[in-house]
Amino acid sequence: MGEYDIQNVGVLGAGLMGHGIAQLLAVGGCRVKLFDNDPQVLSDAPRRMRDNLGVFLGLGMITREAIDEALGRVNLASDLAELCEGRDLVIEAVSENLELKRRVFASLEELAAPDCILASNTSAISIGKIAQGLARPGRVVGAHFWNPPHVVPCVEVIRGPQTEDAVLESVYDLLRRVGKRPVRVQKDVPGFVGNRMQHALWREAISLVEEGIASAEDVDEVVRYSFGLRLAFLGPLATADLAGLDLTYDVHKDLFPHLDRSTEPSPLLIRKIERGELGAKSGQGFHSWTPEKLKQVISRRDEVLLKIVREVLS
Ligand SMILES: NC(=O)c1ccc[n+]([C@@H]2O[C@H](COP(=O)([O-])OP(=O)(O)OC[C@H]3O[C@@H](n4cnc5c(N)ncnc54)[C@H](O)[C@@H]3O)[C@@H](O)[C@H]2O)c1
Repeated sequence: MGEYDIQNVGVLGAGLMGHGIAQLLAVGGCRVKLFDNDPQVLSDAPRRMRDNLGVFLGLGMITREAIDEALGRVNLASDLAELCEGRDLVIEAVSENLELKRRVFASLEELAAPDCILASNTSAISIGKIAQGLARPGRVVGAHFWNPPHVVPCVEVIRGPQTEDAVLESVYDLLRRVGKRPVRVQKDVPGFVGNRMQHALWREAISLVEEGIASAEDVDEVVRYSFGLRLAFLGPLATADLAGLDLTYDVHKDLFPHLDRSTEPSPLLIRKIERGELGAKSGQGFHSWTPEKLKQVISRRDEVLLKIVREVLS
């Protein structure tokens, strides 16, 4: 068990991740303060949270009263000092830039109470680098939520080189208490656990398209309608156990020499970027997108994910 009793949380950054993190903590019973240095983003956050919670309401996963109570536990701070006041934990969710995060953590160290835990939601920056130069790097920990954070249960709690045990365990305990499925990542490695596996899959998927083995549509279909369905219930290692480790060994022996092992981004990806094909935001990536299609896919994604989450966590 962690030694810190975390009830009052600050969330720094109210963008895509920050507003969702604030929301899930408030629903879980924490008193939350939220701050963003973009006043428009900050003032829009309560509406975004209410919209998100409307999907939960539609699926019978929360009541109207619980939504009002949860949103009543969220306060918008007018600056960083106000955000830090009286907090047991501050979760940083500002833009992904090391210099920015270092500056922000230096300010948090000055403004937050000495025993306030400081967590970063970074996707890829080393926790050790973020904590470098701080007087007490032991209170810095990674808390990598997945998008959308109020829907996806997993949070990777990452031990930086100097993270104290009680800090890691207290954040882990808090996340369990608010209904998340945290895991401990014991080494501060690039990509932590989830993104290492996810991008190993993306590298192979892009390579299959580049080699003309299957179209982008068909590669995505294979994942969605075969092993992707199973992954929400059985992880890859449990699946290997069911298949038999001897069979797994035989497959790896024959297959590994043929898999993409490149250490650079794919030339196909680079060509697409050079052509301005940046994905949904530019209308073309591996698939074609319109603003309507994007909106529909995101709203359907969240609804389907929530139904899966409800089933898997029941
Ligand atoms: N988007 C994802 O899928 C995802 C998933 C997991 C983790 N993350 C990580 O979460 C963090 C935030 O990502 P996001 O997608 O929410 O980005 P975002 O751009 O939507 O939000 C970042 C917010 O930080 C604010 N900000 C920047 N500097 C600030 C400062 N000094 N003080 C206060 N606010 C400041 C910006 O105004 C912006 O609203 C990043 O580190 C990112 O890598 C993102």
